[in-house]
Amino acid sequence: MALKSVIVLESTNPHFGWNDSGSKPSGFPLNWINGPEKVCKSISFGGFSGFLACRAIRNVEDGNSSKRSTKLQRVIDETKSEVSKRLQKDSSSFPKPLSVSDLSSTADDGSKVRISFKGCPGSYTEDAAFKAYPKCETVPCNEFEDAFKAVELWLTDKAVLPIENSSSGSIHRNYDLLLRHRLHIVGEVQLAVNFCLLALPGVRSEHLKRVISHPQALSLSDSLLSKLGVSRENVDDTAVAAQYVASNGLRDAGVVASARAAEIYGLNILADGIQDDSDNITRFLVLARDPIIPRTNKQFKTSIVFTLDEGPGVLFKALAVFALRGINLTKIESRPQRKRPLRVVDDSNTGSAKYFDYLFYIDFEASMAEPRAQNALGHLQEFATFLRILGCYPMDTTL
Ligand SMILES: O=C(O)C(=O)C[C@]1(C(=O)O)C=C[C@@H](O)C=C1
Repeated sequence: MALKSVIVLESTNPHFGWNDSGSKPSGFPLNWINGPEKVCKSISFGGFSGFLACRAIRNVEDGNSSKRSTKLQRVIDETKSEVSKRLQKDSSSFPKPLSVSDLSSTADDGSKVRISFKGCPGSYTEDAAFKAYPKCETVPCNEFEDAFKAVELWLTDKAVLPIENSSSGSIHRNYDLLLRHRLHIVGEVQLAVNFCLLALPGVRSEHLKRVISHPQALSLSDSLLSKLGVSRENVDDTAVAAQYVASNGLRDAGVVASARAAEIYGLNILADGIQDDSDNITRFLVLARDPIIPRTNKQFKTSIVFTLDEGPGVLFKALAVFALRGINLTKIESRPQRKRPLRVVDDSNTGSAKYFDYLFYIDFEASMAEPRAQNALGHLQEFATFLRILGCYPMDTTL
């Protein structure tokens, strides 16, 4: 009779029907739980069932098993005692165990960190990287996707990317990339974005026929650009525009970019703070290959993505899991499921109805080290058709 291994998955949440005997895991996601025969790590961030803990791997025998179990148990006990004796003897030659502080190889100022970002030196995204890690080494990339890949291929340690702006809203492409890649959100940066009008030395604003920049920077500086009566030309990022005007000696073209870009590319600042909304804030995410350990000693945020079945009130029910536990939501975003855009629902009276199928992204103000957050996700997991934790990270409370 063959031995079968069964992985028993149980929720860390006692309220939702799973067996909760024995030691309940405390600090998701770093639970290491002793099962009868093995120690197994909890399924962590990035896994579909983020908050499920692998409680035990049991041996299941077909048919009459009690004699065999006793014998098996004796062999296990003898082996354990043998291993334990050997461990005690050899322990002096072991390397020092790793501690949490050993795992963070980066200094506080980020002097050892390499950060990939989309754009050129002098862009606002690079500003965000410097805000998070003042002495980091930045690695410019052509596309957002390249910044993700650089981390995945160990060319850089982290990536920084813009995710939303207070005036123009979400950067949808980056929500889609978060799902397509397996990086973890380990931080956020809120940056007050101050747009400047730049030009070559000696050029005055009345000489300008066109202004070049990132489309968002052009549209958020609409009042001044309309007053100047210039045409607008889009490029991929604000610093690329500054580099282009400087390197081609364009005297009829201005640029909307940062004061740092002016300094790097030798341009003059013709006007400062030209954004229509004086409070123009962009929120950036910091991504890494590994998640960070959620804590409760400072304010943490958690980002998730999930899908739901069709039906009245399903989103209401999903949001209620947070409301019921007093957890504040800071962001909700929905994106179409690109690979499965339409859901066909059979309706006998009217034929087959077709609905768009959505992914829901939510940020909430709680750490995964808090039971209320674990319980909320345990509850959501009961009816979500897909759930992934994108990251749990300290909130940026400075501006
Ligand atoms: O163009 C830049 O400088 C960027 O860093 C990109 C970006 C963006 O993509 O949203 C970042 C922040 C600013 O609000 C405008 C543009």
